[in-house]
Amino acid sequence: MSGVPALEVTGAGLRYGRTWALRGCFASVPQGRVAALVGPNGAGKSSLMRLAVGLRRADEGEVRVFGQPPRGANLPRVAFVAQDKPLYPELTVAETIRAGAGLNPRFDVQGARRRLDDLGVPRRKRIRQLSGGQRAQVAITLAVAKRADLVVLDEPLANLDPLARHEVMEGLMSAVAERGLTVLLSSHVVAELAEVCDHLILVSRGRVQVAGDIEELVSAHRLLVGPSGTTPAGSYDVIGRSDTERQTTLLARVRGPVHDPRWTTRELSLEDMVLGYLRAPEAVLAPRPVAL
Ligand SMILES: Nc1ncnc2c1ncn2[C@@H]1O[C@H](COP(=O)(O)OP(=O)(O)OP(=O)(O)O)[C@@H](O)[C@H]1O
Repeated sequence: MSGVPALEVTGAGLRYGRTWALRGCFASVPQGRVAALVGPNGAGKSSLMRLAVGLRRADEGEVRVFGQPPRGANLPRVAFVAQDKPLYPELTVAETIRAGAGLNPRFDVQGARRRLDDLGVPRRKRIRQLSGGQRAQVAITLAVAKRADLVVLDEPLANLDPLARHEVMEGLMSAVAERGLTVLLSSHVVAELAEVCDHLILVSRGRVQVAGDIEELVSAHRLLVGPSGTTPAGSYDVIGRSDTERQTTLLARVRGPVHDPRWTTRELSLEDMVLGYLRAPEAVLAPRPVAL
């Protein structure tokens, strides 16, 4: 079954009342990947997560998790950590773990305790006494201990300082390595995602604008810099451009070599690529169904 994507979104749309929050979205996340879900405020990231975890059903198209709709018997395979990391503030960490175990017979109590001990989260403390980073670690630990195969995290790094962000990501990566999880996490901190994520879903204005393997996506793009008023020879699509009096910079998806002695070609970072697409909302690079 490993060929079945952990998450497959096929032409999916979601509306609140009469207003569509998502329309015609396509994306596919293979199993074992750590996928970054990025996009501006209000783009539709949380809505896409709600579809993935079965909190909402698609109003058009289809969403499948490990080949099945995210409901019924398939639902225990998915864990969701909402943006506000809902935990009971008056419970201690130890009581929180026991409560998790009471709610879910598959809950890995020993694993959860070990994980929090390794992360230095004191089990005797009440949730309200923990730092934001420690609370995030507890919430993620509960999700992992559910023995879910797909863990969906809505902005796990929000409100955390850089060190706490790093520790949360490290904790998450150790869980991925131990359990072979697939992770879908939304974030606004694109530069930090490049270290840990290998898959990208960029949502913008209610649709998936870019989706795919990060390495493949980044290596397919270049910054081309040359004299203004000229165009380099070669095979590429221009995603965005910026001009000064003397030079033009193109963000391009290259399809072959770009040969022009007056132009230099630079590799770009994930953040450069994401920003380039966000500035060019009409440029779409996401999987689409093969025409029947
Ligand atoms: N419960 C709701 N009822 C009505 N409209 C909603 C609801 N939830 C979200 N929306 C709308 O749907 C659109 C997408 O919102 P969503 O929360 O999915 O975006 P987001 O990308 O997660 O944003 P952010 O980065 O700010 O969290 C927005 O226009 C938002 O106002």
